[in-house]
Amino acid sequence: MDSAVAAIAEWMPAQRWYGGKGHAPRLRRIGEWELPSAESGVRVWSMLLMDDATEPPVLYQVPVVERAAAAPEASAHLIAALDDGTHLYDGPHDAAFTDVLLDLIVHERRAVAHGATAVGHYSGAPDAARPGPHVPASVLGGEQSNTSIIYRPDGAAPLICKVFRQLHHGDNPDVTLQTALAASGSPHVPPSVGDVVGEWDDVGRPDGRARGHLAFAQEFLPGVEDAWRVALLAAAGGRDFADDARALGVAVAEVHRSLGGAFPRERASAELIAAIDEAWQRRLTIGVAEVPALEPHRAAIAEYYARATQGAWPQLQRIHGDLHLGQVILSPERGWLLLDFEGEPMRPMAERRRPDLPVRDVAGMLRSFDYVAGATEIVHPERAAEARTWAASARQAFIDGYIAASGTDLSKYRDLLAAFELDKAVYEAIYETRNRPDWAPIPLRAITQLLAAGPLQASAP
Ligand SMILES: Nc1ncnc2c1ncn2[C@@H]1O[C@H](COP(=O)(O)OP(=O)(O)O)[C@@H](O)[C@H]1O
Ligand SMILES: O=P(O)(O)O[C@H]1O[C@H](CO)[C@@H](O[C@H]2O[C@H](CO)[C@@H](O)[C@H](O)[C@H]2O)[C@H](O)[C@H]1O
Repeated sequence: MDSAVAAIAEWMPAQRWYGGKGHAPRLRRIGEWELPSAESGVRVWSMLLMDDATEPPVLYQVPVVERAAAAPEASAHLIAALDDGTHLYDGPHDAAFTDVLLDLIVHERRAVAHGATAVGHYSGAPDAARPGPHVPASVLGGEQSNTSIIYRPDGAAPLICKVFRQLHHGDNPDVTLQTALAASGSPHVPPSVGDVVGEWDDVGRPDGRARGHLAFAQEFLPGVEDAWRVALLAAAGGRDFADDARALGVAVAEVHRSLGGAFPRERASAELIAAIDEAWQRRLTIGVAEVPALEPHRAAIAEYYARATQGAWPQLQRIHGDLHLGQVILSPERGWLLLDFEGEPMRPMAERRRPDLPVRDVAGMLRSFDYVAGATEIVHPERAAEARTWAASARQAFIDGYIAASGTDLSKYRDLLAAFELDKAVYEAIYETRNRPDWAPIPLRAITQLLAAGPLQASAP
């Protein structure tokens, strides 16, 4: 292993986007792409590193700025000082990287390839003024699976560029779905600006090369908090959320309609139903192995899945795939916008790209209202009853808004909705056990309640 890769392997486990928590990374260099920097003594490149410590192995993108001498002002983002005197910095925090990344996208440039390629595409309005060569940039704070850079060009709307950390062969739905929605005129996603597509060696592919998205840029709406935080404050302060939840139900229905028009729909064939059932079962098996408290519920959950496979199924189509309050924002001027169409990070990418059932998104949001109640209760146990009432009202209003705008009779699909709510809660139980064990009781209690409500009442819309 060369010294840069060894240094990155030591630095990586502390990064939020590193998915192999509990493992020491075992990194293999797959390739890198380089962008010419105007600064002397500076190299800007993005490394593609395979982590073989997890099963399956995961391919990470790690942009770095290599400087011949230390840059004291950037010391907080130093990855390592190497024996040969060069210093490696975390690219998204360094203007040498952020400037050339934006330039790559807005001027549709091609990076210098060292085993991996990168090509920029511009999808913004053709007549829009493109940002200049130096734009103030900063990394979006908070806990994220990817790294997002906010650009604030002088006199123009700010932009956000998400650098994907885990790479996959094939289109990333975050890019394709949002770009298609924006192009169709949907008011429920921020306008797209562009993306970066890469290519790298992959022995598992027929032609030995994989292709996928490396980054995605869109307009950034400043000063708007994600709805998870807004909803938590509303629940804690006893502020009713029903009107906002109803409008959110309408927005989700409209996004489903736009996606249904922009991408092919599919009939729910026996094969597709079997594939979804298999994904439910697979997740349940992982859940029982990782979360012992799920074992007593295994058989009852499996019964719900069996019942759902036999009931009514609507057509399949593209959906958001990981809808929860942390993925939506309410802009005072533009209403509800949906973000982050990448799908559930723990689900294989090939599955996330397939047509799916819109009720998966409905179930995700319903679970999120319950999460607000659960999280409120953890912090303010004395407000438990109010928080539950708050969540029940938000839930009903969201369903009402969704039904009104979609025309879908959700009661026809209540077994399916119940199965997706259970499946999401199982996912959350795994996610929380891995990342925030104190929160595991939130989905575990929901599972008990969904099962206790009985098959037909579990999700009564
Ligand atoms: N276009 C945008 N405008 C305003 N805020 C945004 C925008 N895109 C993302 N955000 C904020 O960044 C957070 C993380 O973005 P997200 O796309 O969910 O990233 P990740 O894939 O890393 O989870 C969102 O919850 C939202 O608060
Ligand atoms: O990183 P992502 O945004 O793709 O989503 C993952 O992390 C989420 C937690 O940040 C997790 O969502 C769960 O917690 C949310 C509040 O923090 C809550 O609104 C969601 O309903 C709940 O599922 C999500 O499941 C996971 O994929």
